[in-house]
Amino acid sequence: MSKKGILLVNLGSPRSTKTEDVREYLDEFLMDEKVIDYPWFFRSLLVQGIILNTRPKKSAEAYKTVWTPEGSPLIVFTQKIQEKLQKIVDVPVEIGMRYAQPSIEAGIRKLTEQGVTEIVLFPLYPQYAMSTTETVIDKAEEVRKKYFQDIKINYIEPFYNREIYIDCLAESIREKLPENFDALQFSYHGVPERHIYKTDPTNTCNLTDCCSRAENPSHQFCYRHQCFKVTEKVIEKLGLPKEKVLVTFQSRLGKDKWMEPYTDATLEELPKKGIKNLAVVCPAFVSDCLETLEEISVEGKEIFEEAGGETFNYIPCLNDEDRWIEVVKTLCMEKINEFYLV
Ligand SMILES: C=CC1=C(C)c2cc3[nH]c(cc4nc(cc5[nH]c(cc1n2)c(C)c5CCC(=O)O)C(CCC(=O)O)=C4C)c(C)c3C=C
Ligand SMILES: [Fe+2]
Ligand SMILES: [Fe+2]
Repeated sequence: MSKKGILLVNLGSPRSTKTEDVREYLDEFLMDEKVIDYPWFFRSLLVQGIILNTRPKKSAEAYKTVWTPEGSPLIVFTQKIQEKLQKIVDVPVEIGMRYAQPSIEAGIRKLTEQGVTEIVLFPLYPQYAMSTTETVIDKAEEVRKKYFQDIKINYIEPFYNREIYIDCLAESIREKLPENFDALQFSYHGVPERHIYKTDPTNTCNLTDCCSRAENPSHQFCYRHQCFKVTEKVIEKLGLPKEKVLVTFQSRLGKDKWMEPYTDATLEELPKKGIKNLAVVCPAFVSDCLETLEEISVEGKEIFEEAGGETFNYIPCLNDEDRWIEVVKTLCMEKINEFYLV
């Protein structure tokens, strides 16, 4: 008899805020060929020869400002989702991180120790990207082939266009929006433009008009389109005029051309354009993490205020909100039921 289980997968964080732990984490993360997609020699030169000399210390300082007594916010929120989900589903639920601990391998092992043979694996990323969704699947398949050849894994697809998710996100934003604001900024994690071209099986995305077209065969693998789609659907639900909304991309690293406009540069320009009261939301993340709690709510706020901004409202991620747990449950149960169809 087969037994089902759920594995929730998120990006992962360093073991602690010590510089050496941050270095170890960044080494694993940035040496992933789907994150920094250079040939191994050049990737190693850039990551191990340059980035790892200076970044770990700087990142460790940043992590210290967001770390909680229980650990990294990203991991703590993922654990909370697991705990809440476990209370409302009757199959085992475990978590695994793409980088560092607890690993995907450890998560699968915990499930198999409970007798699970069919796993629904949920990459907790609303939009598809080579550096997120794809690398999670690669890792899980590598682990499955190496240690767990007898188990089956069903992967939950990016859910950026699912009505239940959009409703949930829109409601969450609505509750947290201040009464008066001049603009709502959607700041998504950026990726190098090259990643988008590389994963477009149709070779039709030109990173301009096509990403916002209603139909285009490239959309299934176009991170930029999927960010625009979330924004469009959420503002429609909120009844906000397009003129009050901006989309920007944050967290760029290195000298490559990343998707524009950049969040930090935009935050600096907005007050000069008369936008003094701003709300910011980050829908590439379902859980608050370093990139939201430090880069946006602290650094971003500083940039905006130093440029003349007056109020900066960061809108937290879905984290462990009950309505989000219900969405996670629905998406997982749909996939579990697919096992019965084959
Ligand atoms: C080439 C580098 C990077 C790509 C591409 C990238 C894509 C990407 N990342 C996330 C989600 C998260 N990234 C986080 C941290 C983080 N990201 C990068 C680099 C790339 N990300 C670095 C170097 C770091 C580490 C921190 C730092 O030194 O600045 C996190 C937070 C992790 C945490 O512990 O809190 C998340 C989450 C997405 C969604 C994405 C592509 C769409
Ligand atoms: Fe990142
Ligand atoms: Fe596109």
